[in-house]
Amino acid sequence: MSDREVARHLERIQAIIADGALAHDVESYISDSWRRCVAEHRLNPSDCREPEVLESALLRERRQRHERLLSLASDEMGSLYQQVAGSGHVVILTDADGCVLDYVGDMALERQTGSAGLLPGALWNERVQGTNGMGTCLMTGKPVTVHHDEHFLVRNTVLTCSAAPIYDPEGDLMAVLDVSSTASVAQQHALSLVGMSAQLIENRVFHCAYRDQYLLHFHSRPEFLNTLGEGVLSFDPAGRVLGATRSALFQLGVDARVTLVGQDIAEVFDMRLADLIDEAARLHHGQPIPLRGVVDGRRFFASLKCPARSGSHTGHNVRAAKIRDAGASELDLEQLNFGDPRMAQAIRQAKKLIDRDVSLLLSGPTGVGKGLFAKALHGYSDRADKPFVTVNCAAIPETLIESELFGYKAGAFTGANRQGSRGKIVLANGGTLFLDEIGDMPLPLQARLLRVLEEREVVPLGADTAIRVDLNIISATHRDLKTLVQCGEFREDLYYRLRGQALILPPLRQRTDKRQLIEYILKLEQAEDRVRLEPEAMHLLLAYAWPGNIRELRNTLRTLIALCEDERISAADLADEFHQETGADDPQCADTGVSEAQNPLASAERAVLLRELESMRWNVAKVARNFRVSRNTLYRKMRRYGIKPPR
Ligand SMILES: Nc1ncnc2c1ncn2[C@@H]1O[C@H](COP(=O)(O)OP(=O)(O)OP(=O)(O)O)[C@@H](O)[C@H]1O
Repeated sequence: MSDREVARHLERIQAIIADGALAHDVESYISDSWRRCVAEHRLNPSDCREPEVLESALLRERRQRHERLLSLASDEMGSLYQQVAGSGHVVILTDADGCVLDYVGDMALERQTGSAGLLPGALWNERVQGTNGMGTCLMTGKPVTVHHDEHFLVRNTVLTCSAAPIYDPEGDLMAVLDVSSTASVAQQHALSLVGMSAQLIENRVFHCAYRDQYLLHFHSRPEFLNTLGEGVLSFDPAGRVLGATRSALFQLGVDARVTLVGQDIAEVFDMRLADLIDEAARLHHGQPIPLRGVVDGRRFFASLKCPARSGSHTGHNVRAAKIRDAGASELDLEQLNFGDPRMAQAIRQAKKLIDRDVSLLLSGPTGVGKGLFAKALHGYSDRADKPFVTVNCAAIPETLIESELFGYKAGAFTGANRQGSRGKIVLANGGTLFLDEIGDMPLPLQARLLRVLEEREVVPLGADTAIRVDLNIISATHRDLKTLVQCGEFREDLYYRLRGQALILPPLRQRTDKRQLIEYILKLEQAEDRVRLEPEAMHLLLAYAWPGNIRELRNTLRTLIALCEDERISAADLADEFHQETGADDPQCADTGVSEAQNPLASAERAVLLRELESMRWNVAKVARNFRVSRNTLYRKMRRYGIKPPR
């Protein structure tokens, strides 16, 4: 800001604070916040002190405290970032004090925003940073957007922030999800996207908190079960309500959680718990249970999820009552197929082999749903009520993979946890170990993994006795493992050990059930089933090459829904790449991401990446560390931009 602009900024704030009549110039949450900044926080708009940042030990301690939230939010943050990426944004998660716990950054923007204080450990509550997206969202408990000169402190006016609250299962504000960018970048739909992502994270936290309890998913219309709009109630084996999601309160027309918590489920719906359980077992899998609200007799449709341990207690088959999680994170195997013959074959084979001690290798390009498939397969298997443990071989730094997988004994090395660690293989004992991005497993560890698979025992680091394990192994890769074997980058013996049977998931552009999938995901991404695709828009979506597959499809539809103003998505609403010759059937075109190359921001990112990779002599792990992204993400970007290491 120039001196003149600064002076004008100060004058405007003073005028609006002094004269309530002028306050219509800005939203009331902005003028209220400015008042707090002056009267309560005693801040000066031109204060240019460095932002407060916690020391690394304190930040580590906070991150540990919020470990579960961080792991539940990480996918959603990545996904949100992909939707706003390319236009210079960072996605940030803060705790209830406004401390930045995690962020996914736009490489080109990182330096600029870093200087604005958008760093892990930085405090963004209003007391320290004045009016800003995260701090003002924490104060109001509501989603807010704060545009550049709506920030109180001059030094923050370079930013535009959209932030939404995340509430814990007790209804207390636990975190804020925020998208920030430099002010010149338009962010019209960011608030809707942030709001939806925050809601998804909140739902995940709820499910995680009550995973050992009964969960009743319900909506007044059956097709909205398993979408963001469904309500979820958790209750104990006596039928007493323990918790309710925000959508549940909305669906039931209840203002506060306390009204519901402690009530018997039969006081909320016209059915006792025992009858609900019988009904879930009696109905055909996937068929919703019809219910009525006790207070107003409104009709609802529901599905019941029983705690894993309840199988013997209630005497009914838990698998029959298993339902899908909102956001498709726990789809049933059959729900992954909408008629495509290759998907149908993969599902058929997987079902036959999963309980036969055959290792399955899922292959297919990024975003086709390998992770979802593995999880659904575990849910189908005899081990469904045992752990499903994912190891992302590309996302764990090489130095940590060994302890992460095999665990370590107490005091095995300096810096190790005092109690030792069990390692993911032991954690998966009895259940399924999912080795994602197995093609990125470092060679020395491949030998150790092979030994575990052959001998079915693990020796944790620093220990001398082995622990016996019994598990199903599913691995996945987007890389051609056979070629890696030929280049000496992957052990042949491990390849054959993991590939008991290879299951190939087709790229989206080749699926024959694309239309059904698009329609399904359009519903999945809406709280209300209002938004429709016009035929021409559907035609363009069907013709597009989808280099990012279902992940890209979900992100695209989510963005279109958020932007949609009249409940119809027309061809004109689609971005330029959908109107170009897509070469949908030309795999070459899809794999190199031709449309990316025409986007100036994408080509700038490509150039930055290439320069960094060259200067680091193509050490992908190092470059990923420098950019604070996972190797997985970096590989994805390289593939998207057609960047290949020199031979
Ligand atoms: N059938 C489906 N219905 C709804 N969403 C789906 C479906 N299949 C995949 N998705 C969504 O697409 C995204 C990508 O899925 P997933 O992570 O399983 O793909 P992947 O092939 O493992 O990708 P990568 O190789 O990049 O890890 C996720 O958000 C997932 O929820």
